[in-house]
Amino acid sequence: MASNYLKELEVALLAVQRAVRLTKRVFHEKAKGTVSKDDKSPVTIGDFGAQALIISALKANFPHDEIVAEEEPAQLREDAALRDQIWELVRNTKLDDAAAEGLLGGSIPDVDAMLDLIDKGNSKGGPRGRIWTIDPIDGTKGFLRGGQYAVCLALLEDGQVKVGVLGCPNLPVDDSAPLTADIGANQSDDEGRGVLFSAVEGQGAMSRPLGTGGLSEGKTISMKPITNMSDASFCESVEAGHSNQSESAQIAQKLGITNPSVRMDSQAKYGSIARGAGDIYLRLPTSKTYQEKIWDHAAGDLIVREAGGQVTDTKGARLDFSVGRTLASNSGVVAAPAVVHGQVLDVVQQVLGLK
Ligand SMILES: Nc1ncnc2c1ncn2[C@@H]1O[C@H](COP(=O)(O)OS(=O)(=O)O)[C@@H](OP(=O)(O)O)[C@H]1O
Ligand SMILES: [Mg+2]
Ligand SMILES: [Mg+2]
Ligand SMILES: [Mg+2]
Repeated sequence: MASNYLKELEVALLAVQRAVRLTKRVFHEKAKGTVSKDDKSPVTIGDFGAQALIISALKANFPHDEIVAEEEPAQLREDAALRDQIWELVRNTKLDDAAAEGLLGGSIPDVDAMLDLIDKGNSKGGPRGRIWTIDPIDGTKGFLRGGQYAVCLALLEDGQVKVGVLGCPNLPVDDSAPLTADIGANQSDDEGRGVLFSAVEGQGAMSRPLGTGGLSEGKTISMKPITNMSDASFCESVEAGHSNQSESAQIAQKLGITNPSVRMDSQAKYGSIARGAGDIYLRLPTSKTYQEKIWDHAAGDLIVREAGGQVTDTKGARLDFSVGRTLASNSGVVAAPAVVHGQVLDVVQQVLGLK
């Protein structure tokens, strides 16, 4: 019998809520314990700590499920100082609500157990069974810049996204607040900021205030109907190396869009268009070799589709989460309200020379 994923959703929301408590502590620190990975991208004590806490909650509730998570503990096994900083954060981060905290399982016993948990995110992924995918901090560069970032968790079953949760600490709580990349002049003031987006396949998409212990009531969200393409705006990556910005400018022009693109880091882009604060998310490949990672897209893909959107790659194919840790069979992302997706894709393909 088909499950309605109630328990999965609750655990995922609480696990993300708790992980965000940890990342916010690091966000407000000057020194974020940043190290460079083999691919030269940054990772911080916040990424590692959030991954440990989320995997701990998943293993306590769903011990047989597999996990594909972004970070690996190798660097920490060689760096005692970094490892101890993370452990300090992990053992001191709890939800305010004891019942909610209890649902996430007991405390992690020691620093070695924490490293082992981080390592449990090493599944190869694939087309069968239940696989959770975690991006403990998506938009790490934005996190370091003081911008948008997201804590991302999704459940795949036989390659299909069933549950998706995005914790976006720096987006406004208000679904109708105008879309800006800026998080406000006073970055130490969290007033009015922090939202949890979620979706379950076939059950719609929701948003609720992020909070710090237990879940408040969610509200159904939906994409903004575009009646006139010239009023629409694009939501894009900040990093020019992550999405081709000159091609997107040509696409905007062909569609008659004159509003400047809103550039923000992370899957906050998917959440923002899902609640109608933005309209269209484009991610145009900058290299033939880079493969998008499943943890960068799974939760956002479901949240946008459940809010009335369509998400494909630039070839028009649905994102395929069943081929491993990457979206090896896809190229880029085009996410838009379902009624105009075809029109947007058509122009994307003209500009990219795909038709
Ligand atoms: N070359 C290239 N092309 C496309 N995407 C890349 C590339 N390199 C990295 N990444 C991934 O981009 C993730 C962040 O994406 P964003 O859309 O948030 O980009 S931005 O940096 O904030 O502008 C980022 O996720 P995190 O590492 O979780 O921050 C990376 O997985
Ligand atoms: Mg990411
Ligand atoms: Mg990340
Ligand atoms: Mg990263």
